[in-house]
Formats: sequence, C-alpha cells, structure tokens
Amino acid sequence: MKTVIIGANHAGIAAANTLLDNYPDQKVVMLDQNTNLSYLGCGTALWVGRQIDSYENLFYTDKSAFEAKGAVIRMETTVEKVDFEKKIVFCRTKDGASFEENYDKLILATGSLPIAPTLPGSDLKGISFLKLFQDGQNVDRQISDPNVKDVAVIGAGYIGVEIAEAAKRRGKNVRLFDVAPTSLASYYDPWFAEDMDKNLAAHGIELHYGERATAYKGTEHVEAVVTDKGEYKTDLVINAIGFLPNNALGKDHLECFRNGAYKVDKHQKTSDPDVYAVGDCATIYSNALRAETYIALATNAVRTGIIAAHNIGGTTLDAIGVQGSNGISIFGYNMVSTGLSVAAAQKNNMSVEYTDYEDLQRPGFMKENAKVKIRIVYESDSRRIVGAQMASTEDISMGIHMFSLAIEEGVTIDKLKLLDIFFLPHFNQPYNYITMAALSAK
Ligand SMILES: Cc1cc2nc3c(=O)[nH]c(=O)nc-3n(C[C@H](O)[C@H](O)[C@H](O)COP(=O)(O)OP(=O)(O)OC[C@H]3O[C@@H](n4cnc5c(N)ncnc54)[C@H](O)[C@@H]3O)c2cc1C
Ligand SMILES: NC(=O)c1ccc[n+]([C@@H]2O[C@H](COP(=O)([O-])OP(=O)(O)OC[C@H]3O[C@@H](n4cnc5c(N)ncnc54)[C@H](O)[C@@H]3O)[C@@H](O)[C@H]2O)c1
Repeated sequence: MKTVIIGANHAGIAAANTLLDNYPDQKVVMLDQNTNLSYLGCGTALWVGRQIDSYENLFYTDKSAFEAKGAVIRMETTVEKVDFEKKIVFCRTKDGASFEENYDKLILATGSLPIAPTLPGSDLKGISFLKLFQDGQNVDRQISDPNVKDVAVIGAGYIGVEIAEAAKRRGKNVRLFDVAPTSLASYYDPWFAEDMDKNLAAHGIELHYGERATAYKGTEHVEAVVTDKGEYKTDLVINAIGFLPNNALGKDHLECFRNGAYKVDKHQKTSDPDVYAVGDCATIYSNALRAETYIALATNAVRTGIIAAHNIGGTTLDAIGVQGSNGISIFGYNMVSTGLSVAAAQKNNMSVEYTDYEDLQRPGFMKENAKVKIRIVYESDSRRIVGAQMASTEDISMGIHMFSLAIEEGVTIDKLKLLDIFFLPHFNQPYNYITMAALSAK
C-alpha cells in the first residue's frame, strides 16, 4: 500500500509518523513546497519578542528523520494537480522539473493560508503575514531595523495580539486594529477580553477596535494605514485577520464546507474514499456545537493526522471531536478557553446560560495569591456544559482541560456542583472557584 501525503507540516508529519511507526508495510511519500518542515508558529511571537533566544528550537523534526524511517520525502516540491480518477499527483520541483506519483491512498495535509485583505496599496513593501517561518524572519528583520518605529497590526485575534506584544517588547509604537469591539472576540466574551485589552493598553499598545482598514498608503514602502476612522503613520504592517483552508487541489472534486474546508468523516475520509484530509485544510467535529465546523489549530492537526493514518494502516480509529481548546499569555496575563463563549453560542443560534465567579486562587492567608475569574457556559434546556473561559495572572491553564472533557462527554452544569475537587492552600480554596461557579448556576 502506497500513501502519498501532500503537505509535510504538523498534520502531514503526524500522519507520516503514525504510518511509519506502526505499519511497516506502508510505503510513504511526503511532498511539500516549503524549504522547512515542523516549524512551530506558536514560537514566532516569543522569538520576535526576544522571550526566547532563537528560532532554532522551534523545529521539532527534519527531512532526514523521515528518510531514516524509510519514507520518500521531497521538499521544495509543489503538487500542481491531482488526477483523482487515475490516482496520480503531478509535482514540480524548484528547478522546474516535473514528475508524477501514483497512490493507493492520498492524504491532503495542505493546511491553511492567511486571509489576504484586498485593499489599495496591498502590494507595498513592509506589509507582511505571519504564517510561515519565512514570514517570521521577514517581520523580525524589519523589527530589528531602528528606522521601523510604528507597527500596525491588523486583526486582534491570536496572532495579532501575540505579535503586538512582541513588537512592543522590542520598543515599537504598536497600533492594534480589529473590526470587532474587543480583542480575541471569537474566543472570549467581553468580560474576559476587556481585561486583556486593559492589559494591552497598560503596556502601551494603542487599541483601535471597531475600526476597519480600508487602504495602505506609501510610494514604494508602506507609510500609513487608512481606516474608516483615520489615517495612521506606519513603517510595518502585519496582517492577521484569520486563515482559510488551502483547498486548491481538491475543491473541484471533493465535498467542501461553507468556508472551503474538505468535509471529512470520523476517519478523516473525504467524499472520495481513497482521499483523506487532515489539519487546517479539513473540517472538524465540534462537540459543543454537535456539528462539523472549522478550527485551525496545531493540536487538531496532530490528532487528525494520527486518526487518518491509523485508518489507512488498517486500525479503525474514530475521531472523538474537539472543543477548540486554546490559551494565550500576554505580558503575564493568562487566558484559556474551551468550547463556545456566550457570544459564539448565540451566533450559532444556541440558547445558553452562563455562570461567573471571581475569587482569589488561594485562601486569603496565603502570601502568593492572585485573582482568578471563570465563566461556564451551558445549554439552557439540556444544561450540558458547552464552554468555559478562565483568566488570571496565575497559571490556571490545566483547569480548562477538565472542561474540555466535560463538553466532550456531555456533562451538565449540575454534575459539577458537588464534584470532588481537592483543597490545599498552596493550590486553591475549599470553596474553590469551579465549585462556586457551578453552585451559583441558576
Ligand atoms: C503565528 C502562528 C501561531 C500559532 N500558534 C498556535 C498555537 O499556539 N497553538 C495552536 O494549536 N496552533 C497555533 N497556530 C496554528 C497552527 O500553526 C496551524 O493550525 C497548523 O500549522 C496546521 O497544520 P497543518 O499541517 O494542517 O497545516 P500547515 O501548517 O498550513 O501546513 C501545510 C503544509 O502544506 C504544504 N503545501 C500546501 N499546498 C501544497 C502543495 N500544493 N504542494 C506541496 N505542499 C503544499 C505547505 O508548504 C505546508 O508545509 C499558529 C499559527 C501561526 C501562523
Ligand atoms: N495561541 C493559540 O492557540 C494561537 C496562536 C496563533 C494562532 N492560532 C490560530 O491560528 C489561526 C489564525 O490566527 P489569526 O489570529 O489570524 O485568526 P483569528 O481568527 O484568531 O483572528 C482574526 C481576527 O481578525 C479580525 N478581523 C477579521 N477581518 C478583519 C478586517 N478586515 N480588519 C480587521 N480585523 C479583522 C477578527 O475580528 C479576529 O479578531 C486561528 O485559528 C488561531 O486560533 C492560535
């Protein structure tokens, strides 16, 4: 059995490793147009902001690791077309040479592309995305230039907020723009996002929310961002307004979701039985929504790669769905969420209630202490938990995993009221904030 994997980043790597480590009879061919593989984009802001010394440890594997396991791996090789009837992929190397690979099973792991705003002036120099390692290098090079003083970040989602912090840490004047009324509006309700915004503003980041970029001005290099509310001098623009699935190879043959992602079943199989799709190019099942959706995260990329590979290898493995669990840490303020915020639930026409609680992490007599806030979102009728958000200067990140499991398992808010949660002053309070939030649910 020969499996061709198009895309050798997180999803393709997970699929390849699973096939190579568990199914010795499998012939694996990996194809990727990039020069590098396994770059952890989550580290870009840490490196650009000099919170870590270098980008070097942001790669967790390389080409030779796959060759050592017997795979054929071709980098700087673009797949231009797939003949799904004849089961052949058509490839071109960076030197312009073309070749073909036939397959028994095909895994599409072509990921996502940053959404490109089509604004006047988009082709000026000094305007960048932040997706690839190369984008990170480009932004880092410009931020290292003392002539670059003003940085405009368009989009206050995860990438935008993280790179805004990094640019500020490097001493730049940073303006952060979003059409939404707060940062991180897709992940957090205003009760949380407003705290993050106070934190960003307190660290000197200029916030421009409810404001839409309409043009970039300049002669050769960008000099200003124009919005529906004003014009702002800028030396560097970083566009981070979301991702779209990269569906170029299969969109005319495979069934696609409303945003173009390849629709997949529980085995990551597309509408073509010999073609699987994994990671950012595919849909994923949301246990909170109880429907398929699109969530571009490295965690989902890895899990879906593993699932596709086991099913191709001959071990039936069903996807169990995801909650879209995520976290962010900016200037020491930590926020984590899973499932749906109240706003996201309402946007999906779900009737939900929520319960909030805010308290100290530990008893008042403990010297080391900080406030923690929590919101648990649950469905009005069934009372099943569909989301949770938590924030603190403490590391409260592990708590969110319990909520992820609760959503996956359809646990109700009432089940949480008397859940056995231990108490030790070093860690929490006897009336801890999870219990208290659940007990105060209507
Ligand atoms: C700055 C940044 C920070 C992030 N932080 C986090 C985080 O903290 N946590 C988290 O969970 N997620 C994070 N993400 C998201 C995460 O990186 C993505 O969800 C993940 O990369 C998806 O992996 P993938 O393998 O599906 O797709 P991609 O990483 O997009 O990889 C797709 C691969 O396919 C190749 N390819 C595409 N088309 C072709 C073709 N025609 N021929 C050959 N090769 C092709 C590309 O070269 C690429 O290597 C972050 C992303 C960015 C950009
Ligand atoms: N910590 C993490 O887990 C992490 C970090 C980085 C990226 N990621 C993932 O990578 C993907 C891409 O991240 P992202 O930050 O690009 O997307 P995002 O969806 O997180 O944020 C995009 C933001 O852009 C805004 N926006 C949309 N159109 C706009 C416009 N025309 N003008 C101004 N603002 C506009 C949206 O309101 C939103 O706040 C996401 O799936 C994200 O979850 C995750």
